[in-house]
Amino acid sequence: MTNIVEVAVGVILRDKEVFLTRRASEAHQGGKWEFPGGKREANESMPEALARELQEEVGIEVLASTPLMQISHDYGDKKVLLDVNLVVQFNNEPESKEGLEFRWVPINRLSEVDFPEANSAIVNKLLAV
Ligand SMILES: Nc1nc2c([nH]c(=O)n2[C@@H]2O[C@H](COP(=O)(O)OP(=O)(O)OP(=O)(O)O)[C@@H](O)[C@H]2O)c(=O)[nH]1
Ligand SMILES: [Mg+2]
Repeated sequence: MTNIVEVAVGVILRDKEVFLTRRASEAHQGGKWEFPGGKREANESMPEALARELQEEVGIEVLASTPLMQISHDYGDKKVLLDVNLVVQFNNEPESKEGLEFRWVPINRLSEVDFPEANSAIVNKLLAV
């Protein structure tokens, strides 16, 4: 299996805190905390996928985002390419439209959070900013 899943990921940032949701227990990497986002569909650009996923999952309208980094990771059962974007301007208060747990976490506490393996590069980058 050489198929790589492309994922648009949004780091929603406000007052040095980021917005996290908790993955459903039955999902890939279930029970771990994540930055909201999801798979790019064939007809979409990455920015379009980001806007759609953040609207669907957390109910915000992205007004401004900047690319942070791309991460390739092989989970063994799945290969992902995470396209990670800082979301600094948005409409509406983020929540989980899917009934998942969510919380705001200060950037300087991100190393304490139980994330999927691929996310350690994101955390390191955010801590360095
Ligand atoms: N959204 C998101 N996915 C991540 C992160 N880190 C990470 O390794 N992933 C992986 O990227 C993939 C993206 O998946 P997703 O499950 O959110 O995709 P989706 O929203 O389109 O879900 P669906 O499969 O229910 O349609 C999963 O395999 C997930 O484990 C992260 O911080 N946020
Ligand atoms: Mg998702």
